[in-house]
Amino acid sequence: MGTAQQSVPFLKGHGTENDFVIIPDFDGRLALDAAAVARLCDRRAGIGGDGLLRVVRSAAHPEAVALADQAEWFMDYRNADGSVAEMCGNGLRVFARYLRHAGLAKGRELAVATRAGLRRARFAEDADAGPITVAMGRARLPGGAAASVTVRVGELSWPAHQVDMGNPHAVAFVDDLAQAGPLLTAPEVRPTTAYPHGTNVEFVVDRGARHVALRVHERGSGETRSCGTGACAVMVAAARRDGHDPAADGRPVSYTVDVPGGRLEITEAVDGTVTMTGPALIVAEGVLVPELLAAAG
Ligand SMILES: N[C@@H](CCC[C@H](N)C(=O)O)C(=O)O
Repeated sequence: MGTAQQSVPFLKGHGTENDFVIIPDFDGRLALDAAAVARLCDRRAGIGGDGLLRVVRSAAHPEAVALADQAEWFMDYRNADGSVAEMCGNGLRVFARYLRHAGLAKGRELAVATRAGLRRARFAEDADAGPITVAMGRARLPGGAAASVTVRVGELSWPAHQVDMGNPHAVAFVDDLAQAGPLLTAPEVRPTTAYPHGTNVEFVVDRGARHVALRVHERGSGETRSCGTGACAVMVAAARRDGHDPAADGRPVSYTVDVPGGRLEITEAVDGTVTMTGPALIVAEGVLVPELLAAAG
């Protein structure tokens, strides 16, 4: 262990067990390349996480400076392999919890800049520990409401729905979540042209009326215990399958979405906005040794 030349604080948090390394870097000074992120997210040699949330002032980040007058903070999200993703729903709740924990979010409402645009978080009455509701924007269905792609795992394949929640998803309704197997590698999705930048894949079963459960294989992170954008994509795909379309029906629709790490409540409003409510916890705080950030050698 080397001598700390630079003290870099970190926190660890999760939302329905989708876990994140949180790096406060308010002025965007850290050189956080893909290799450094992968080292930090490594569960044996690093802190461990499904992804990383860098907390940067919007004004200090070129990808967020245009939103600086609407949101003080930019959620710079990275997957565990170091790749950049547009959006992270569980991460957004954890990001909001961090800002509250750090005394940087005072009211009940908070705007956050993300690569997918401006997003809003709302704290419960118990703002320090209660569930957090995040407005996730509108779902886009690039292939229409019908299944437009195919997901394959081994010998099994399913028709799947393309849903964009700022980031890409392929949603397959299956008979049994075990059919997806151990999910140690990414499911095959065809045609590959449907997802030029890769995709997250959700496997979904019904649990009851407007109640589903999922497993997810995340682009850049592997199978995780939860995916917020994935749960929202699943909710919209299930709603359309079940004949609900709030814009056409003139009333919102809500689903309960169970994930391996917990439960999320998701609503699609008449204007198409999808909101997701779920837990977000900070579980640890510490200081990084500089070797984790800088490559050895
Ligand atoms: N776990 C996240 C999604 C993170 C990004 C995803 N792996 C991607 O590459 O698009 C969530 O809670 O939404």
